[in-house]
Amino acid sequence: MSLKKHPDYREELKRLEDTIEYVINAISAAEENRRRLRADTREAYVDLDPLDSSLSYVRIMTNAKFLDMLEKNYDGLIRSRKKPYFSRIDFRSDGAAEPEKLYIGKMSLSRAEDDFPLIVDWRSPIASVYYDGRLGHVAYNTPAGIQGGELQMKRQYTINNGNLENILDVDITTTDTFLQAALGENKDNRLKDIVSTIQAEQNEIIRADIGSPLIVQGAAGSGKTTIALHRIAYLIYTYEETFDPDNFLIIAPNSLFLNYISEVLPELGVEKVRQSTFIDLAYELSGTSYKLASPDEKLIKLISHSRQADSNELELLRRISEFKGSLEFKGMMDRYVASLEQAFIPNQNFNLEEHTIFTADEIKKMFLTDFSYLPLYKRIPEIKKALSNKLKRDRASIIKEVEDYYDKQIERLRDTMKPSEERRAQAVALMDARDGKVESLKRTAKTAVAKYLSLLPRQDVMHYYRELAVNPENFTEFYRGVPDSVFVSCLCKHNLALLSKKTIEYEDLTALMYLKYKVFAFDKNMDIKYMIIDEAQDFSLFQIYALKEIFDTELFTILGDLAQGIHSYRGITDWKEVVQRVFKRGNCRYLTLEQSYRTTIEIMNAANEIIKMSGLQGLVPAKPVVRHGEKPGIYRLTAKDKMLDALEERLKLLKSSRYNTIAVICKTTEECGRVKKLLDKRGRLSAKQLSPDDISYEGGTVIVPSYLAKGLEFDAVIICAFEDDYLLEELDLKLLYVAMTRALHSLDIICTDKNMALLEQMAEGLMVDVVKE
Ligand SMILES: Nc1ncnc2c1ncn2[C@@H]1O[C@H](COP(=O)(O)OP(=O)(O)OP(=O)(O)O)[C@@H](O)[C@H]1O
Repeated sequence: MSLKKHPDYREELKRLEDTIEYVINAISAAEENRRRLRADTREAYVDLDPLDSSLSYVRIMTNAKFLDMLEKNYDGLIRSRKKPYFSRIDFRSDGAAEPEKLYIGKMSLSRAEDDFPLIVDWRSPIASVYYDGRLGHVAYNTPAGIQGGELQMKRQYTINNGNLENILDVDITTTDTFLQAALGENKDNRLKDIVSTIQAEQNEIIRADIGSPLIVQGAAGSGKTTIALHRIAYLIYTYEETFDPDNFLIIAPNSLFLNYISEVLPELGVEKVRQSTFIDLAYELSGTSYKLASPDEKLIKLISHSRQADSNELELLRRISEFKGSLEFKGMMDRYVASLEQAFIPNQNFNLEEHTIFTADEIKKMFLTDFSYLPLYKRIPEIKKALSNKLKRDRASIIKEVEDYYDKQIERLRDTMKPSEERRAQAVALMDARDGKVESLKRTAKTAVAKYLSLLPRQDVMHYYRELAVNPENFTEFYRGVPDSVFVSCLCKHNLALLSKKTIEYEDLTALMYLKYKVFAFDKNMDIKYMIIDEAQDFSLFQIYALKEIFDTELFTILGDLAQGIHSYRGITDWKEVVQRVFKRGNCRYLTLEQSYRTTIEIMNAANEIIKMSGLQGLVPAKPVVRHGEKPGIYRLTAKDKMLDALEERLKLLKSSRYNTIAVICKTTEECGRVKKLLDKRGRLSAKQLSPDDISYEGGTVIVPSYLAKGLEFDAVIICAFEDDYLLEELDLKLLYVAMTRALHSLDIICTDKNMALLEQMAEGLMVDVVKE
């Protein structure tokens, strides 16, 4: 139906114009308020009385608070001016006579005079029925309990720049045209919000109860990253009183990815949420200055297996990663820290000369019991305080005791000797001895505490880690169970080789962060209350455990896809382990997303076939939303020149069509370099090569290794396998799956017959042989 023929067109147009007018007036009022508050603040500064500044100070602080609130609202108003809402629901609450017409947008706005809701925030409880509810009787959660009612209408609007472009009524038979349109669009270089098309299964995750750690296993393109960001916006809105935005921390795989997601939260009106890569966070918290061996080095070695002669070395590297990511290693560290704790206080009393102020056992008790809630080094100031206080108290009585002792001697002298030169000399000697002793006690008291504390260890985190990680005896002492001595010896040598060069590997970061927390405490308090880990399939159990421990919270949203677990050698192969071993028993919630929104049916079907080939248990194939495109094309060629011709031709075609973002994905960085060099040599097409150091992708054509493309998406993808082989092995299949599922609309593979031999195993008809030579 054309827009103007819609029966409610006039009414809706008027509603939109009225709302926009109200928004514009609200913007002007906010600007006026801002001017007034700023002028008042300037005045308050002028009036600031150096002797009694309390009134002006309160004025300045209050203004700052109002300004802050105003700015937050102001940004939302500016955004709403162009598109105040995207949908409407007509909802009649149980018991009410009439339905309410509620217009849902990215913020809430009520008319000042009568509190009439002009826009209802998408995060408000009632808006949930827009995402969840079919027409008819529905229910939604409110803080006061479940509210039922009748959803009489669901209407969607296309509004651009304040213009009403479409109205669509959603009934039981309508497929989600809005969603189809959103998915069919080309993407630029940043992820976008999806408030108007959130699906019911996604809504459940966004609004899931805050109290339980939430684990989401979601297929490639199922919206995990997007939903994680919407969940944060929802939680901040719903628990405004409990959380500040900077209590949330998002951990993402790399800076490129952080840049890619950087627009979603501001677009949802949320600022100041903390974001970091695990590497940056671990460096900041552990304070180590050791260099990180390239974080992907191990993966690259494993990927390049076909050219690696020594498979034993690869197996060892795999085992080392697995061990360092395990909770067994964490347990070993706990026992190691416990041994440091036991040996921390020397077997020496704290004395003031010959007087014992505290016995060694008493100090040990304080250290091991009274202050046991603190990390070891944080207990030193407490011990210092205790020693100083007791010394201060005892010093006076000790001195008094000494003085009394000598005074008694002198008195006895007087009682037992007649006045004489001899008696006088002895008395003077006693007096001198007394004064000397008192003086000495006073002097010793000044340095006694420092002297005692100097007996305590003073090391840094690297010292302890080194001590633990390079000595095989530690594995006998602290490892529970019988360690494999050959493995332990190789592991210690591996660690020694790294640490001697003042280098660490990715897996050491968790251990260092954990050790720093247990032994020293962190230098700064980040006050993180809620953690969101994206691409969590690449984490180890120890990594998640350590984050939970050090931030002292079970409030987690963990999202990942085991089918994309190219770092699974680090640990997580099954979410059950996280559910059962990391969090409190029975506390975790586990949800899955099977629907994939990114790519076409044709591309998803081909990619699913790759996962089937892996034979990995428990991986559910993704279900694409109904959106068709061309079947992926394969170019099987033998001559390098011809492969390059095909690549150039395909790129030219894709560039001339509507695609904004195109990726040439290779298995390794080396292969990326080769392709880039060949393209540059011909000089007909330019493409930037992305590396792990890149912090942003600005669109256009890029050449990128598969492991770095994880999490990103492109309108068109060309997978190039010029020299690298993809074998029928778990890691290669996962890398290929990741590469294939990055494509939104178009996918091609350019390869030799040999290096993509695994494609022979695919079911017929899923891909098109464009060229076969
Ligand atoms: N409900 C939705 N409406 C519109 N677009 C959606 C919806 N859900 C997801 N998408 C789109 O699907 C694409 C994939 O989303 P996202 O990157 O969040 O998925 P993912 O599960 O994190 O993917 P991967 O694991 O493959 O990296 C994005 O373009 C996103 O905008």
